[in-house]
Amino acid sequence: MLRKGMQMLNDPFKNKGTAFTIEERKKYGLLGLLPSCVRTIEEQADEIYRLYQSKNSRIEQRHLLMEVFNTNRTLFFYLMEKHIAEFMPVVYDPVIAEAIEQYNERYIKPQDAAYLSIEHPDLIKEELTDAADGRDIRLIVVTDAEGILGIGDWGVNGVDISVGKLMVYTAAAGIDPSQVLPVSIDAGTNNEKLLKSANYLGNRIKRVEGQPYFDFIDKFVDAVEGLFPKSLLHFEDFGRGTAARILDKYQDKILTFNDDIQGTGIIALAGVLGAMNISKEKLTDQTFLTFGAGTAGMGIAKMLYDELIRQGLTPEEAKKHFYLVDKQGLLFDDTPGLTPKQKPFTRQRSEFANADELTNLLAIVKAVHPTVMIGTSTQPGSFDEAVVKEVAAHTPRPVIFPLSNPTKLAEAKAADLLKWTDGKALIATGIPVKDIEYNGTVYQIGQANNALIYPGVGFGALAAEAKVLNDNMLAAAAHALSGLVDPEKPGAAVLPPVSKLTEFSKRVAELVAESAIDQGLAGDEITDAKKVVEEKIWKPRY
Ligand SMILES: NC(=O)c1ccc[n+]([C@@H]2O[C@H](COP(=O)([O-])OP(=O)(O)OC[C@H]3O[C@@H](n4cnc5c(N)ncnc54)[C@H](O)[C@@H]3O)[C@@H](O)[C@H]2O)c1
Ligand SMILES: O=C(O)C[C@H](O)C(=O)O
Ligand SMILES: [Mn+2]
Repeated sequence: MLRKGMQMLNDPFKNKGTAFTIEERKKYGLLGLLPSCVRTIEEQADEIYRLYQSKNSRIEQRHLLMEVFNTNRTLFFYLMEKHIAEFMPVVYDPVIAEAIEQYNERYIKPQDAAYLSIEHPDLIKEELTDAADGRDIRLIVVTDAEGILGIGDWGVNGVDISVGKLMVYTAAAGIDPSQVLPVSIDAGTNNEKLLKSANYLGNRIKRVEGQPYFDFIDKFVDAVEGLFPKSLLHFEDFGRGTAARILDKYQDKILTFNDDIQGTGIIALAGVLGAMNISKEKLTDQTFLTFGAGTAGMGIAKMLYDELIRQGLTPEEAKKHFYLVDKQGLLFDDTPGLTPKQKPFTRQRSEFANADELTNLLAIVKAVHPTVMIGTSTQPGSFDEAVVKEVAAHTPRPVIFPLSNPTKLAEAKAADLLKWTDGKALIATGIPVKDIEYNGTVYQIGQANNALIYPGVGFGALAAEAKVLNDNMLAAAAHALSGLVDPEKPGAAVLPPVSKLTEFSKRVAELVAESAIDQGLAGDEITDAKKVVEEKIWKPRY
């Protein structure tokens, strides 16, 4: 057994480090375990921030912040509160991608996550119970890491994405960090580099697929429902062949959410609505081209489609607004290898005289004239000058969102898009981009990353004790961000800035909670959305 004082210092949910007062040091057996000076949280935060600034790479900065996170959650989130826009790219995307790639080499602590192995379905309950360690878990982010951002299969290294997504939940929306549990499902990996690496910490087996895999997922979901019945189960970075199938199975039965499908869909719709505010065009007049029709691409198409229906189009009319492009080129109803989610949105070859030539993006753009082009393809640079100029030739304010993450995979750089369209493009990117000056105007670039929306969505659903998260609640979230940017300002962004993340996450949470209440899906006692959201916000204070 750890000594009482050591137990306190080793518990990141309770530890205050040098901020323990003399009284507390006496009470918790900490006398002699700390230097004599008692610090305030402000002083501790200032010291860490100075140290942070002295680090000369972002991965080292991340490492420092993770050390704080691992030892003292309150201090970590206090720092996040003060420096949210600066720290987000370091603790989250894009630097998190580097951390995942270097996970084995840099491994020090397991970060209070639950590690489940496909080799031991019989141990799921025990593993979750041990990892929760008696805490009242309300939110789980689980990954099997088959599709980490756009960087592929990273096996157990992917646990960082579960940890990172949960950090953003607390920093943005105020979920109590002691009520969250990151989960890694180690179902093997097809990443040859990991399989061959002496340092790899996960199961050194090929990814388990098919029925045994889905049986494991079912067992996992059952265990979560049994152990943590009031929790929201958030799925992150599963593969194209599993993410939608799992969501479809569970979304009407339990409180669950797929961030890559639904979170990305909401933020992309919010961004397109923001673009419409600026261009003064109608959503129902747009032609959408989705480049990369996988998990995220189809989540986005579905959210845009649902909005067109809400705006009065029939399903047949709405579908005519979409063109999906994937590896095969423009997707037709007879294209081989279509996924179940792609099938309803395919086109017919008879619509085009040159259908068989529509296998590259430039040819497709020439044939289709999209007004909104969204990239979730993991193909860097695919929105090149010729493609972008062709889009801009047929619409006054082309809406172009290169959303693939991390930075190295983006379909285009925002500065190039502005240059190639003479400042006309309405842009959102997956990763944060600094303001860009072009021809005397300063352009702010919106970040269409699901991190801007999922914290509010999840928190709202939890605050309302919602039974499920349904399309109406997602739509409420997509509309929550409108009106936060002045569309008349030259160079205005299509989405509000990350510096306001905490503010607008609260608004998203309130509207999602309200939707649950209005639909009769909230907990019995819950009637006032604003009140329950306010009451449940956790603040990083000692
Ligand atoms: N900004 C955000 O919030 C956000 C959210 C989710 C995903 N993403 C990004 O989107 C990308 C895709 O993620 P996903 O989860 O949908 O992965 P996915 O594997 O499910 O989908 C990627 C799709 O791109 C297709 N593709 C590959 N090469 C192509 C090519 N040359 N031309 C056209 N299509 C091609 C694949 O066949 C697949 O259908 C990733 O980079 C990810 O980081 C961004
Ligand atoms: O993690 C991100 O930055 C967004 C998204 O969930 C992704 O998979 O790229
Ligand atoms: Mn993701």
